[in-house]
Amino acid sequence: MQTVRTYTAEILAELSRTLDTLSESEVADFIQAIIGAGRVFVAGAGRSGFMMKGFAMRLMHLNIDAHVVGESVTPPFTSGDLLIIGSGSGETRSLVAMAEKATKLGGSVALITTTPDSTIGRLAKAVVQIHAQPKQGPSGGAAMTMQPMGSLFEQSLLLFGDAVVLRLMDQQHIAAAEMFARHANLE
Ligand SMILES: O=C([C@H](O)CO)[C@H](O)[C@H](O)COP(=O)(O)O
Repeated sequence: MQTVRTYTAEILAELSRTLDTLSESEVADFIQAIIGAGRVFVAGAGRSGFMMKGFAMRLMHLNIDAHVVGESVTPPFTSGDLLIIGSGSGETRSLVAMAEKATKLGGSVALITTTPDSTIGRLAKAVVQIHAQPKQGPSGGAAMTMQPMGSLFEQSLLLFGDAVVLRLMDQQHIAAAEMFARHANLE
């Protein structure tokens, strides 16, 4: 049995290996989709959903009109809006239905996933592949992990989102202090 410290070191090595394989052109298309959108809606199920909520908060801090699908105060999705889905499998049923509806409404879909060749991947106009194991089981290469299920994907999703936020801060000359001024003050 390893110690928690050696496990965390192995997790960090896995994350570094996985995120090192991100495609710059996929990321550029993803960022362009955000910048060009009317409003941005984010969605994900389970642990993937937790990571997407964190990303939505930072988009709001960046002054992007961002919403989390399913909240009681979420406005309707309309033409010109962007739905960003974080889904390792790209096959989670509720998210497939959401992606189909967003497309029907005249908006577009961006997907962050381990599985670009999935139902949501085929609907999406921007797909960022994260080379991590799908939640059902092992795969090879940079996707190799000692962690259970979709953990490597879900951690990568959080770090990917934070890296995109840094890129947007650079591109749009937004300082952390400006973002903090938009943070909730009734906590
Ligand atoms: O919560 C999850 C599970 O713990 C897998 O590690 C998944 O994020 C959830 O089941 C959603 O799955 P995907 O849409 O395939 O990311």
